[in-house]
Amino acid sequence: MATQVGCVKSVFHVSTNSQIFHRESPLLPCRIGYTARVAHVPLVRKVSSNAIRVRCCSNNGRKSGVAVEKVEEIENSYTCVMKFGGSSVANAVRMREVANLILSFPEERPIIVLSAMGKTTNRLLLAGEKAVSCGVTNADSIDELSDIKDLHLRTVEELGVDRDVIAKHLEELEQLLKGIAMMKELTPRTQDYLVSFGECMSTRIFAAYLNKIGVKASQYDAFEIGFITTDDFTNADILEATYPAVAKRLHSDWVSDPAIPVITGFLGKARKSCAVTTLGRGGSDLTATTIGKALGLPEIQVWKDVDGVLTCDPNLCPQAEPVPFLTFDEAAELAYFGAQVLHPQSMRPAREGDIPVRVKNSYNPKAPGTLITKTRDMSKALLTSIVLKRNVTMLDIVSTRMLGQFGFLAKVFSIFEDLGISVDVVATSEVSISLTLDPSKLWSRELIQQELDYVVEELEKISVVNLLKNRSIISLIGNVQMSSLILEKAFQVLRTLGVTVQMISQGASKVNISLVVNDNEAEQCVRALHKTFFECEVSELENECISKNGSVPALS
Ligand SMILES: Nc1ncnc2c1ncn2[C@@H]1O[C@H](COP(=O)(O)OP(=O)(O)O)[C@@H](O)[C@H]1O
Ligand SMILES: N[C@@H](CC(=O)OP(=O)(O)O)C(=O)O
Repeated sequence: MATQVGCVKSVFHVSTNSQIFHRESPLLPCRIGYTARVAHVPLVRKVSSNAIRVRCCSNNGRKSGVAVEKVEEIENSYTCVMKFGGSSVANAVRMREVANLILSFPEERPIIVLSAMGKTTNRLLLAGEKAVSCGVTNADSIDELSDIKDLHLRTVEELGVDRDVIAKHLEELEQLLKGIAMMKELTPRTQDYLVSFGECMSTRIFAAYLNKIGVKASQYDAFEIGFITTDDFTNADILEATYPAVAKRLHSDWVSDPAIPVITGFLGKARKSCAVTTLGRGGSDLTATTIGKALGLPEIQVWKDVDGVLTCDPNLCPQAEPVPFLTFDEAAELAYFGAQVLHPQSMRPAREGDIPVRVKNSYNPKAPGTLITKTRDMSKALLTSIVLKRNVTMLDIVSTRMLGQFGFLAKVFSIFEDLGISVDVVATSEVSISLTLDPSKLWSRELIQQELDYVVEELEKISVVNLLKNRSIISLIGNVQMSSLILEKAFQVLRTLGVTVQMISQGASKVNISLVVNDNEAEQCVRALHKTFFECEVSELENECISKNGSVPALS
């Protein structure tokens, strides 16, 4: 029998002969306190008292529907995820303020994700590097280890929680540094284990403090509750199995014993080796959005030390202003092209789950922050933000015409694929390609030259290669429908500065125009561009152009 289900976004019809494939667990905690048991086990997205949204396929591959067997009320579940970064929980005072902030939203039942306190991750990395060469007897007196111990012990003392919550971790950390000193090496796997101490300790302290002030909280290590990743230490990817596992664990714990979960950001468990992994620097944002998607929460909040996503890095342009609204695509592009404020992969789960992300300032909670959603009104938008990625390597590759044009492109990109190197910006002509390499892949200093030499050697078999170091990518994130106006204004600025643009790319991304310039000119360019786009009045002509949404004014 065909069943019609009223959905949040659309209506699905199920016919008797459509086969629905199993996508995820049949039982998932849902948006506002309901559980759906679904007859054909599709992916349940969100449920309200009278509506359900599901994703499923019929056997001919087209979207079909689902028969809902039963929708039953369950006990309260969570309402949002709140992630606090290192700057938000840098010391005891900050932890107290964050606790008060959480309590100032009594209507919320949040899941809390925390980063390591302050600069702890950097200190752990430095301590590990020093341990490699300092000798076993000196490992316990590495400055960074003392700083970490001081900070964490001072914090537990000032918050009045039992130092036992972190005593074992501090002891183990010292042993680990001695081990690294003994082995005289720090593998990526050990490095991930080493930095995990930061998040493991901050969450233990904070959960203990919440309990002390009478707010029931439970600490969780992400690698123990289902965050399954690839084995790519220092930059692991979250695997699909994470979503149902995390949802199931957090949901069932809430049902059996309701408490605010305080979860380590940034960490996971490698699928093959079962070792602790990290998600890349700033990875707690990704932890938060993953939890948001897993539980189908109505909102993901990311609390930082700035009033939201800004029009530029405030360290570069102190006049940078918060951007009130962004799309997932804009935020992802901005993060990918180097804005430190968000982890590059963090928008993916939010986009897939269609869950709004709010970027807020824990130092200034009243500021509205930035709301990131699937779509927004672009009719008045020109430029949203300017992002700078420094120290980029650029390659100019000119075909020696031994291959046809299509063979040439394929061969060039297969070389990068074989070496596992990502390419950021690409511009092509019939016989040449200019591209920039993603510096995050070229992580270890020694490897950079080796890898680059090999790339060049391979490319020189089919082309003439010019390797250009010390370049910067300036990304203009905004309404690419207005690209002519954006480019006109940008090039006026660059011409005034006498800067030559070495590559320009406005590709499939509808939100980003990338310009490549010399490193030593880049900061000056960004400041001047920011001034022109964000600190000057918009001219009448531009206003007219913007309101026409896409028409370009004549050159002045
Ligand atoms: N476009 C931008 N908008 C906001 N902040 C930015 C931007 N570009 C760089 N930043 C920097 O990112 C910082 C916030 O990111 P991060 O340090 O990762 O926060 P947290 O540790 O709180 O998660 C800000 O303090 C700011 O210096
Ligand atoms: N502590 C980790 C993970 C993280 O997300 O930190 P933050 O939220 O402070 O950027 C890092 O420093 O990379």
